[in-house]
Amino acid sequence: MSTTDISATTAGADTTTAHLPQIHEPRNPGMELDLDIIERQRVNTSAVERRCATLPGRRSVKKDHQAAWLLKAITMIDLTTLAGDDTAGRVRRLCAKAAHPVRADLLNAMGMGPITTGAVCVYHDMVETAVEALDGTGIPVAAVSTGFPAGLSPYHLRVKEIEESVKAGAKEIDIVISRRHVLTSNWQALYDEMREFRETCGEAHVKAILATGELGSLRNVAKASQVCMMAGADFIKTSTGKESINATLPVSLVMIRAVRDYYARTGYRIGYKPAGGISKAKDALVYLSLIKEELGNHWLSPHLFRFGASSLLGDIERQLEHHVTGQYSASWRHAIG
Ligand SMILES: O=C[C@H](O)COP(=O)(O)O
Repeated sequence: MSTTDISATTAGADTTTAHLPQIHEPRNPGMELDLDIIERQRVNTSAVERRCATLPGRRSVKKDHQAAWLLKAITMIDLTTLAGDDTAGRVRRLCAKAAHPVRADLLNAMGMGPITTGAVCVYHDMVETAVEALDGTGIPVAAVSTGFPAGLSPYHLRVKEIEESVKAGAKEIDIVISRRHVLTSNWQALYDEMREFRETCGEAHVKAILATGELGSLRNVAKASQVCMMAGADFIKTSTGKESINATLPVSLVMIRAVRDYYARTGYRIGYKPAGGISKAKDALVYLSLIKEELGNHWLSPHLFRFGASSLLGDIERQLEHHVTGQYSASWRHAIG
């Protein structure tokens, strides 16, 4: 077994801060809805596609640097189970995995101390189980809310669901927006809904799921991103994982640039969460390099970036095992995560 010590790489190259305390940002208070800004949003689709096409084909980070980036990626995963057949047992196993995402012998071989995932993400019904299972780990529970994934349950019940999840101990609430407000350009309705969701969350941080695969155009994605940030979203998130098209690089570029624009205008840093269909370590590396290039190192931290993923961790573990031992394990050995 290799005894490569990548802890120096991770600190020196500033590619990971897995072993450092979390930075706390001032929370986005939101602002008045500014329709001029919304109407000014433009997206040059072919330029976006050209920029994204250059990303996956590039020479990626290799060897120790790649392992460091992958460890960093783990600290930014919202380890997720959102299935109709979720049980308390499955959620407890997922929580145990979130607390110990990489085998201790592999971490030792890389000169790394313990790490955890960014959060565990579940339906409301499983919040209490997850909170109990994660007690003492410092890992927050994120609850998907507001009639996830369609967001079409009666409005008062969507608000109530947030209240219940916060009461059950969720520290992060992933709300879904009403897609129809975007498709009918009813920005005031989207703003009002998001504002109330944010207020109902109280101290819990709110991630706004745009369900970008159902918004019709990249311009709508840009507009909806701005409206949600103006209404106080702490994070903007691409997808529920249940749409027919989930996280993509073009959508990510548009949302990341909306985040950059909002920061330039207000001084508040909003987090970004691509979610749905991200299951390969190499895809995670592409997302991280996009964030680094467009937003800078500051965003490469769990308080500003998360992957919403149910199976990414398993592939990252396989790559790390290969890095340390030179051998790939079968994917069934990493069934959880
Ligand atoms: O928010 C998280 C997504 O639902 C996870 O999607 P996934 O199962 O495709 O990784």
